[in-house]
Amino acid sequence: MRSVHFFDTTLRDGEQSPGVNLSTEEKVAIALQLERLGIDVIEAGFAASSRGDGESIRQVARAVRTSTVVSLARAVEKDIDRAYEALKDAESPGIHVFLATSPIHRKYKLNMSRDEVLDQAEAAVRRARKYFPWVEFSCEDGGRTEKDFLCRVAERVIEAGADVLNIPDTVGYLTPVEYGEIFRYLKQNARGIEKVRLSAHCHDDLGMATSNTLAAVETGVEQVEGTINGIGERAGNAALEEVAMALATRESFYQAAVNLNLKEITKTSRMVSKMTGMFVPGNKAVVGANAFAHEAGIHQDGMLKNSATYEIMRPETVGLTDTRLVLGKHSGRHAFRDKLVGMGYSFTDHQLNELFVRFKELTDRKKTVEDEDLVSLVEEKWGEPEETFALDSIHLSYGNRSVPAASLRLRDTRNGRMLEEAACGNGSVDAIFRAVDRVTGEGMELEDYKIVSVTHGKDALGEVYVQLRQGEYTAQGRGVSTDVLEASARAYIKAVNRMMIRRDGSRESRSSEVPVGS
Ligand SMILES: CC(=O)SCCNC(=O)CCNC(=O)[C@H](O)C(C)(C)COP(=O)(O)OP(=O)(O)OC[C@H]1O[C@@H](n2cnc3c(N)ncnc32)[C@H](O)[C@@H]1OP(=O)(O)O
Ligand SMILES: CC(C)C(=O)C(=O)O
Ligand SMILES: [Mg+2]
Repeated sequence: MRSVHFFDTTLRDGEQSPGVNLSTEEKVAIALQLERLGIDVIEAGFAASSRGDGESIRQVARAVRTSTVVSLARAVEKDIDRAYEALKDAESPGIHVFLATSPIHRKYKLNMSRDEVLDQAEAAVRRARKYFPWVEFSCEDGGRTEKDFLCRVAERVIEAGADVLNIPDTVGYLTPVEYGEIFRYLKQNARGIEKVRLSAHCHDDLGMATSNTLAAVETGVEQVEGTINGIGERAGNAALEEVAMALATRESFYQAAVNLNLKEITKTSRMVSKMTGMFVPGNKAVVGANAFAHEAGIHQDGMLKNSATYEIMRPETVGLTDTRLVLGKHSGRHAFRDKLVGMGYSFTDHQLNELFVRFKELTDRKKTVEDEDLVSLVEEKWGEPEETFALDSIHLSYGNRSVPAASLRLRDTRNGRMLEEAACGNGSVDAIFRAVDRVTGEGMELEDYKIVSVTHGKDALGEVYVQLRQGEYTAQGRGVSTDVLEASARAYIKAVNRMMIRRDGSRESRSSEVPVGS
């Protein structure tokens, strides 16, 4: 089976996204990750664009070992020379020379005749050939170029020594059928076309970049260009992770092998998102947070019975650990039971039905249901476990030049005695937690701590969630107050009370119908 080569331009076309400006260190880090992903050609920048970009290309080329590193260059001597300066010490250097060929660009942008374009393209490739072992030529706005003229350009640059001929749909205008047709036409009508590797470069202005790229592969094109997460000029480029997963998932249809380390996809996407500040929408194919999440009850039921019912790719393939069954408004009993059992609860069918009714009521008020909501749901249904310790009062001392201290008074409900203790900490919350540990005599390990604002405004209610561990036991607690420090104390004390019940069992007769907690 033939292989498809991957040309990544995240560091050049991707960086053309408005607002994105990558430092040399960031470019090197992304390039090394692209190399781990198995990208064949990394376009590291446009050397003539600035001294800084030239330096970034030089550093990327020094760091990268296996991928070919290229610079973009206009079809002018100065740009080609600058690219050579940046890449002359590279392990595997290349150059990507471009010149627009469409009538609109020739007339309004370049002010050049067809013959002038042909001559300049040929001269540029000849010069590039002298310096570089790998030369790609792109017919900018090739998608809107007369097909017969594209053939003439192709013949001239092939004659001059180009290794790769790229036909970009620069403005994302074409449909998949039209784009595929260009490559078929070239293959039938351009002399010497079999000597070059053909390449597809698509933009997403009409949301067709991935489809157009795949249409090109169907015609036999051997190289695809694009960016991670589809970032790039205007609406962006073809998203390489989408192209790769489409080819891999539908290999028998495309009859083309993808030699990428697909497991690196998620990591690469997250790194690019973080470094460019371009967030990936939740519903983005392959790398969106919801790409492998299932919310609807009927889907979740199918997934639990056999994941092939609703999953065409396994999350592990792209480096994710698991599929997510998200509990929400549309979930059903199968997923609900599966989740609670996973959290260590067990119950009868009757209990499950009762809980499920309360769960559905909750989902009418809350978009997604977190683990702590489920803990509350189960424990509220069968009554909050009796408190061993109840908060009576809290006093805090804080100054930006002093160590924060907390003093607490708790009531021990077993004998009604008031217990008082104080502690210092690394911050007020830490001081509070230490003081609680002293009063209760319990040693707890804080596993998770979250503050969420429940309402808005200066007097917003703050909700604190803590998860504690004591040996093999875990317990969660929630506290709500207009003061997050008081909410923290309440959450922690609640978790301590629950932990004691989980560990020691109930003080009084806990009913046998109470589900067994984790
Ligand atoms: C489709 C694409 O993505 S193409 C890549 C686009 N990327 C970029 O433009 C980012 C980097 N660009 C830059 O830093 C700057 O544009 C530079 C340094 C390259 C050039 O800056 P300037 O010299 O000030 O020119 P400016 O960008 O304003 O205009 C472009 C000039 O190049 C010419 N030009 C455009 N494309 C090409 C080409 N492929 N080959 C030769 N000349 C070209 C234009 O006709 C124009 O020439 P003119 O000054 O004679 O009218
Ligand atoms: C430089 C070229 C290949 C380009 O990015 C485009 O035409 O979209
Ligand atoms: Mg482009």
